[in-house]
Parts: sequence; structure tokens; C-alpha cells
Amino acid sequence: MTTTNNPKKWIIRNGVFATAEQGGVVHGCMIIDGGTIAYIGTEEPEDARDLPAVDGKGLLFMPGLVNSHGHTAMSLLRGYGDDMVLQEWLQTKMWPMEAKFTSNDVYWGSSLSIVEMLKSGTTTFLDMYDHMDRVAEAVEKSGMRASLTRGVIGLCSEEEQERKLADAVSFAKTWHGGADGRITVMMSPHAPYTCPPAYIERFVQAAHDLDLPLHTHMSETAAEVEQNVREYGLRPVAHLEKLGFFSRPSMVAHAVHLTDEEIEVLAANKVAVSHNPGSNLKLASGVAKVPQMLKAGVVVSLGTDSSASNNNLDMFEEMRLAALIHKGVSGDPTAVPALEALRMGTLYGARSLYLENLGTLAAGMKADFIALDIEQAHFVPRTDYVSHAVYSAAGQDVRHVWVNGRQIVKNRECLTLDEEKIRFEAQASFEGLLAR
Ligand SMILES: CSC[C@H]1O[C@@H](n2cnc3c(O)ncnc32)[C@H](O)[C@@H]1O
Ligand SMILES: [Zn+2]
Repeated sequence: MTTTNNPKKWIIRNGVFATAEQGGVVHGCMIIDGGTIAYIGTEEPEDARDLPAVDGKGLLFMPGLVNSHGHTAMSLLRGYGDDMVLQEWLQTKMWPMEAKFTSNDVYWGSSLSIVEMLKSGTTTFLDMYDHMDRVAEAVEKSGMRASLTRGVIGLCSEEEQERKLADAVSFAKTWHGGADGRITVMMSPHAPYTCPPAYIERFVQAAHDLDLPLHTHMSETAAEVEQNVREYGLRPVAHLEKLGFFSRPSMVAHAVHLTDEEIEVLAANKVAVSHNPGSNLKLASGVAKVPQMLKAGVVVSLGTDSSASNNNLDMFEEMRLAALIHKGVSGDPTAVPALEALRMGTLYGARSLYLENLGTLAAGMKADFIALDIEQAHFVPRTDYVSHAVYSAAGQDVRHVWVNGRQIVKNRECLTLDEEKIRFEAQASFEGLLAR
């Protein structure tokens, strides 16, 4: 591949482009102008002849993947608590360790995740955590795009609740639209089982005042649904609806345990869902009714959740899992076709984060895209590249990554971050946590 030294307007020739739009694939060229895709098509426009060029031969270009739910700093806890159900995992392993996290731990854990995500083709991610200023700092440095949200657990005193809400509001005021618009913010009470109803209502009000979307964990386990009914007399969907959560643009993670009526409520309220198949399988939470949600018109995107419950951040795995498990569960091989899985990992991800002009390769869209090395055995024969991207590819196939028109990964090396230092510091952080 010829390099272009970051010119404003340039062209990729001889490429295969998996657009994520209907039809799926274009063989031809793509023109990038600043942070935007100016043209994509089979025919090269005449006035493109003298543009700085990249040879796309041997590469499959795709929209950057969108990871719509996770907790990046938790990469420090990868492998620390395996083979448990959610509540036991949170209460006995994650929360005791997280109580010891410093802002530096969050910075190095998040940086570790950012390197992993970028190198495996994710260009945008959602992160719900604490010490979000440090996550924003890492995002700004990396050149990546992110929807960041200060996740709040409200099982604490009223003073502590006030402090956490004020922190979430202050973070939103500081960072929404930050890093040249690459960072946007949501408001996040962690879950109905960790936040009292009146506290959730405060977040709804804050989201309204700040004009931001809301995000939360919802109906991830059967036990959580039962607890909600016991405590509040309502299942989580009706509970959140009653608290006004769905009156704002909102996106919920997991949504595994839903009735058909609840799917209709989500669709009617335009609530987006982040489906996390890897995490749901590992924590034995169940399998979400994704085909039914898609059929009802719910925007369903894909997330890894953290690498403590996954245990990696490879969105190719999530696309493949989404395409496979719903076939297995339903007995219908068309339950989630390859093109739909690709859209869940790209376009629907952008929509679920309320990000505009993102998620497909088309003129006018943001120039967030990746290039896979297809000169490998598992991409032969050169037939259906959407199928290959979903059923055959893995994050390691990603060779180059661009965000906002800027190259961030080149020949599998992250240009903006020092990976070796990050791996060293993340290991040191983990050892420090164990020692404290
Ligand atoms: C308040 S910051 C985020 C909080 O979420 C916890 N968490 C991580 N994975 C999950 C999950 O699958 N369901 C619910 N909560 C989860 C994490 O440990 C942090 O405490
Ligand atoms: Zn989560």
C-alpha cells in the first residue's frame, strides 16, 4: 500500500468495499475528503486522476466497527473472575477490585482496551465507567471515536448519590462534543437493581436538561427481572418506562429476558438495544430475542461488554456469534443473515449511539473505515465478501484503520499510542490492585 502523508483529499483505487448497505459490496474506488467519504463507486470520476492514491489491491475495506456497550478499564480484570453468573461475578470479584481502582488504573486499563479495539477494527465504542475524564483523555490521544458515560451505582448514601450525579453532569458538560467532536456523552444509571427509582428519575431529568441520550443495563438475567418484580411490582421495561427513561433517546444493554409485549414497548419508544452475545453466553445470562427485536423494528447493535466477561474486544467475534447463535436457537438459518450481522456491528451501532452519518461506506458519511488483509487462505475463493467478513474473518485480519479520515493503524501498528508502554503499565496496574 502506498502511503499518502495524510493529504486532505485522496483516493483508494482497486479496492473491494463492503459498504454495509443493501447489496453489500462495491469493487472500485473511494475518495476521502478530510473527515468525510466524498465518493464511492465502480467508476472513477474524471477529476480524481491527479489525487494522491492508495492501492487497495488485496484489501477489503469496511466501515469501522461500532462496539455499543463496554467497560474499557475492566480489561485489567481479564481472566480475574471466570465461570460465574452475573451477580456472583459482580459481588465477589468485580466490585471488590473496582473499589481499589485509581484514575491511573482506569487510564491504563482503558488505553489497553483502546489499542485492542483499534487493532481489531473497532473505530467507535461506548464506555460506561468511573473516572471518565481519564478515559476521555485516552480517547482524545488515540484518535478514536467514543460515546462516554459516567456509570453510576446508587446503592449508597444520599450525599454520595448527589456527588456521583454531579460528577456525571460535570463530565457531560466538559466532554460532550470534545476531541474535535469525536467524543459524545450519555447519562447512565448503572441498572434498575443498583439505582433506586427516584435516583433514576434524576438521571432522566439531567439527560433532558443536557439534551443527552440515556443508557443502562436492562433485563440481563432472569434473577434481575424477578428481583425487579419483587421490589417494584413491575418488570424492568415497565419500570423504566414508568420512570420516564424511554421518553428520552435511550439505549439499553443486554435486554435478554423480554416478553413479546416488552419488545413492542421498546419498538414503540424507539429504544435501541446493545446485544452482547459473548458476555451473555459467558455469564450464562441467556440468549436475547434478537430476530424478534429486529423484526419489530428495534435498532439492535453489538457490544462486547468488558473483557472481564468476554474475554476480548474483537467485534468480528460478536458479529459471528450474533449471526450463529440465533440460527441455532430458532432453527431458522435466516434468523440473522450475514449482511444484517454486519449492519448490527456498524450502521446499527452508530444509530444506537445516536451518531449521525456513521456506519456505512457511502458519500457524505464520516470516513471511519478499516482494511482487512484478504490475501489469506480463509478469504478464498473471492466470492461473497460480506459472508467472509462475518463468517470467516477475525480481528487479526485488520491491517489498517482510519478514523475521521486519519490513519490510526498502519500495518497492524497503532500510530497514536505506544502499545508496549500500555501493556507494561496495565500489567503494573493489575499487580498494584492485587497488592493493595
Ligand atoms: C458503574 S460503572 C459500570 C459497572 O458495571 C459493571 N458491569 C460490568 N459488566 C456488567 C454486566 O454485564 N452487567 C452489569 N454490570 C456490569 C462493572 O463491574 C462496573 O461496576
Ligand atoms: Zn455492561
